[in-house]
Amino acid sequence: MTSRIEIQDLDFVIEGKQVLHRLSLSLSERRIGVVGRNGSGKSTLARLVAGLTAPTAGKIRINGHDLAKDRRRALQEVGILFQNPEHQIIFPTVGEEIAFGLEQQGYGKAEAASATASVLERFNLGHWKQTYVNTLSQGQKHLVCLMSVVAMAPRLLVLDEPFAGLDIPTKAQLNRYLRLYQGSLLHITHDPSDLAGYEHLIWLDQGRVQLAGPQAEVMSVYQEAMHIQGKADDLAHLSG
Ligand SMILES: Nc1ncnc2c1ncn2[C@@H]1O[C@H](COP(=O)(O)OP(=O)(O)OP(=O)(O)O)[C@@H](O)[C@H]1O
Repeated sequence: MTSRIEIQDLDFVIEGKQVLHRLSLSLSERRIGVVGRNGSGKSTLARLVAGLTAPTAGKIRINGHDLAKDRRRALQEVGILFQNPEHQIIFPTVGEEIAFGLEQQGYGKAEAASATASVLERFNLGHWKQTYVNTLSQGQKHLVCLMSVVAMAPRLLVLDEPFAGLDIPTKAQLNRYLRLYQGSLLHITHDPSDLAGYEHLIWLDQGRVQLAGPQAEVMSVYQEAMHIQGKADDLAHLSG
């Protein structure tokens, strides 16, 4: 069940700043990584793919749909996991948080409750149903967000640095789960090891695609370039 992401001549401008320039991509791989320096436009791309924002110009279609115009459809097609769980969680308890997304998708209360129970069981966290989210650690809140999106079973899961601040076992646990995820993943990360085994990689630089293609090939060119830029930054810093 792979997803098709079609982007044509997409521009995105916010507060007078052009963040993405004439982006064109046609993607149907199941595992896609996105890398690039801070501010290169990765999170902006994630929000556009999820239909949370509309392009200034150009076109974006996910499985043929314009998700910015069809929120109901967007909930079926794409789930997004943000870097900061505080931006995602709105309900006091874990159970309510997970059930909410399902109700948004059209589940009745009873159906949503049973699907919530089953996702909690899948993660061996049945006892979290009544737990107050504000009593959980940052990593545990991440897990709540992940459970909420996977419960909705979107065809495409967009991950915007989902492992920031997670301890090694929690990250390993999330990674194991994501490896088994049946749908497509679009995964933004600064850590190349998160993308081991991925098929495709997009390298964004200053709002443009610098390079895109098979993951291993693009990654080695990207890492080499980052290594060189890292050295240059040090020298600039020293000479300043
Ligand atoms: N709401 C906004 N208002 C003004 N500028 C914005 C807004 N959203 C994004 N930008 C600008 O767009 C550029 C790209 O931001 P974006 O968050 O997409 O980058 P990123 O590649 O995800 O960065 P990072 O790796 O640091 O998370 C940045 O220069 C940012 O300041």
